[in-house]
Amino acid sequence: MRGGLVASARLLPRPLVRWFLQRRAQLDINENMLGGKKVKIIFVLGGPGSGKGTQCSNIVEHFGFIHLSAGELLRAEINSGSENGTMIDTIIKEGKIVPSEITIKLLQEAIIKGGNDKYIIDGFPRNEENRAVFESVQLQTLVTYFQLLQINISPEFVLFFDCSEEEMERRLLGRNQGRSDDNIETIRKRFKVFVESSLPVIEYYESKGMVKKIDATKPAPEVFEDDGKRMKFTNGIT
Ligand SMILES: Nc1ncnc2c1ncn2[C@@H]1O[C@H](COP(=O)(O)OP(=O)(O)OP(=O)(O)O)[C@@H](O)[C@H]1O
Ligand SMILES: O=c1ccn([C@@H]2O[C@H](COP(=O)(O)O)[C@@H](O)[C@H]2O)c(=O)[nH]1
Ligand SMILES: [Mg+2]
Repeated sequence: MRGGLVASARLLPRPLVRWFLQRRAQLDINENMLGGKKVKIIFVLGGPGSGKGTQCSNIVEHFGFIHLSAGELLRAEINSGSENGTMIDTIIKEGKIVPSEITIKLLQEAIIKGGNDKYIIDGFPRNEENRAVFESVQLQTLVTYFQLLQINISPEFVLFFDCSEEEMERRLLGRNQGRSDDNIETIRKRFKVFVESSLPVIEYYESKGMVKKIDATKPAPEVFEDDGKRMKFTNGIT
């Protein structure tokens, strides 16, 4: 689409092209804007099996967010038969982290397709590189023929689902959803990757005062009771 846009721009009168470029520069100033609305993003982080997906469903139901699970997007990419599918499949079975550009492209496409202004992103960023690249890469979306928005996306805050490994392991072994990584070997590898690579991301956001810690060891309805209340009190995003 962008190639077509550049080709068409050559046929336009110069003052119009100048106006378009000025307009684009103005729009660049408004960070996090999608279709004129500020895009609000919450990251949901926590160990494997801490209940992120379960509670995100509640958040969607009660607060109208679009839920994007990075893991689900990657699994959909495998099932779509994409050229990266085999590589992603191998990485997931090893409990490792998929290269940032792949996951970020999938998330950006889903954000644009979603057309909403409130997203809850679950299971991402998985490491410091994921975080830095996601926050630095500009999301481009064509709002109208003359409005190409450049969006820098950063989260409003981060929900951290804190749960013991013992409880997470018990949940994952009982999940029974046919996931290739829900076996004891991969689960142990995922715990190690979480501690080594994902906890530093949570610590980074903590140092910026952006983390809301949730006690995720409790039964699911109780977690939502607390989580729900915290959500209502947080940044006015309801
Ligand atoms: N608070 C809870 N108490 C007991 N079981 C729970 C709780 N929350 C979720 N579960 C169950 O634990 C399993 C894992 O939950 P869920 O899929 O939501 O975790 P997750 O954090 O998204 O995991 P992953 O990172 O592997 O995707 C599911 O079978 C779910 O029903
Ligand atoms: O940003 C991401 C998210 C996920 N992965 C890989 O997918 C699996 C499963 O993710 P869940 O969030 O548990 O569904 C994870 O272990 C990683 O291998 C990723 O690489 N990057
Ligand atoms: Mg999940």
